[in-house]
Amino acid sequence: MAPPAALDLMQLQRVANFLGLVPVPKAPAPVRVGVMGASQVATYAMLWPAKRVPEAEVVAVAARDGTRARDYARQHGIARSYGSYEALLADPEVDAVYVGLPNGLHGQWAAAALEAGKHVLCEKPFTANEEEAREVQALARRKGLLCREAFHYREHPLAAHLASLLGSPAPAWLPASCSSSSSSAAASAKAPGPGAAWAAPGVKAPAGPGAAWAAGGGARAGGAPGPGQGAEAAAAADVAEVLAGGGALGPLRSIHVEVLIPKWVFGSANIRWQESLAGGAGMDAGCYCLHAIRSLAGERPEVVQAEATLAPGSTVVDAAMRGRLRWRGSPLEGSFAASLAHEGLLPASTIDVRGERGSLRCSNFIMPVFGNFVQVTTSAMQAAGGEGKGSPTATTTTTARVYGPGEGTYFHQLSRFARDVRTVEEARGSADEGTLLAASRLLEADALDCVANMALLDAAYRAAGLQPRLTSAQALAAAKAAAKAPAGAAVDPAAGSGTLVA
Ligand SMILES: NC(=O)C1=CN([C@@H]2O[C@H](COP(=O)(O)OP(=O)(O)OC[C@H]3O[C@@H](n4cnc5c(N)ncnc54)[C@H](OP(=O)(O)O)[C@@H]3O)[C@@H](O)[C@H]2O)C=CC1
Ligand SMILES: O=C1OC[C@@H](O)[C@H](O)[C@H]1O
Repeated sequence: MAPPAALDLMQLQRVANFLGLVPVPKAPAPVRVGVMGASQVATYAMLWPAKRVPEAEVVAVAARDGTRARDYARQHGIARSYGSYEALLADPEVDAVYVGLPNGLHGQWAAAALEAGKHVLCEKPFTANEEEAREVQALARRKGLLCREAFHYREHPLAAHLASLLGSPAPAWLPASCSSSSSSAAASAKAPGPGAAWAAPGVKAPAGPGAAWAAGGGARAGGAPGPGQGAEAAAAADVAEVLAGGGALGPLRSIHVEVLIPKWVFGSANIRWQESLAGGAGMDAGCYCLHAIRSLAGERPEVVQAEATLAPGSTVVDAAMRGRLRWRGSPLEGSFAASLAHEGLLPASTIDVRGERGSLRCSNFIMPVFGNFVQVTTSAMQAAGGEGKGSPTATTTTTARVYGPGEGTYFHQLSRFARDVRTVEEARGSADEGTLLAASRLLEADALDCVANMALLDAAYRAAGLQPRLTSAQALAAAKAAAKAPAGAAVDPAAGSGTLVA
């Protein structure tokens, strides 16, 4: 164990890295990123990490107000600024766009960026609903452009560490390895895979279902079908793999994920409370819970039950949501809790897992750069009844902190995004089968993941007695229709009763 002073220095280093205070030189021809929205989230999710990612550079920013865009560009040393998002998209020297806008506008502007030939990194939740996610991803496939949801937490070594402990199957967002024997396929097999950055030093990636994820890409273990090889078969294989229990906890029995934001954090004018911007706790915090559950425990759970607490004065926007999940034909149970009205003082994001041979608790899985712990308690089993069976004899608890090698989630997110944009760009005009396959698998992996998460989120809203969120354009149209409709007529398709639990 390092002495406290050394720990403090390491933590200082991590925070300095997070803030982009120690810039690194740019690689030749970095991916040129344009930022939509002169916002705080763009500062810490894109501008600060870009200072430390050699393969990416923020070259332009757009805001609805040109003066604000200019001020923001000056403050952050960005070369060009625009007073409209359209103008940013018309910039031929922008390769990729970061969409950091309110939820109800994600799909619209991600689609506009794709139409303009730009790759997209879009904030979570990917779109307002599943239907919109399908449309945007179909467009990305047609255009041959990367379109990724910004689930930054998954890029950190902590996520790989958890997956390796649990023996998680390779998640949908991790493309299957390129098995072509062409020269560039062989080269890409030697190069670090999409997830290479995840493998934390000192974290031993075990053999077993989670190994592919933890080891950073590579082949899907156990011969599980990859994306495009039959989603149903893949789902069944995922659950079978988890239950086969290659992980430290043995076969998994339950996974609970919560993301709780204290009520003091977002004032009443915040976008998260606005129906017309696809607000709500499920959208904001629940999307993380569902994504983490899907990634760690296996694809395609179903929502069994959900309940929402509506925001004061709203029949649509949820201040909190909780729900239960199941996987067909499996004893594994899932549950989640998402809140924007948490009574606690500090935000909390926690993963709790129980298996036949132990339990795991992980704190702060969203922002591990600021500190987290992973506590694993396992029981040795009596030999009687066969190996690994019988009653528990001894209990061991280990606690580890997995901060990673000094960079935060957003650094890892931008690094992988830039690398994958390069892969997709290389495939453009290439006749090399391996290069084309690698790019195609990247696009497919993002498409599957985004659509699956939005589908589950929609299902949670329905189970809670609410409707999937509307896009901002749909909400505007619904509001106009409501204004024209005779008194008493029900015209708002997003309205629902919810289940009032508080
Ligand atoms: N990955 C992460 O860690 C985080 C992700 N997020 C996600 O980022 C997105 C933005 O959230 P957040 O930054 O808190 O939101 P903000 O309220 O700060 O809005 C972000 C930007 O949206 C633009 N915008 C465009 N149209 C509107 C509109 N009609 N009303 C309000 N703003 C508008 C504004 O840009 P302009 O400058 O053009 O005016 C604003 O700067 C959300 O989807 C959220 O889920 C948020 C926080 C953390
Ligand atoms: O992405 C996010 O992460 C942190 C939360 O506080 C925030 O609400 C959310 O948008």
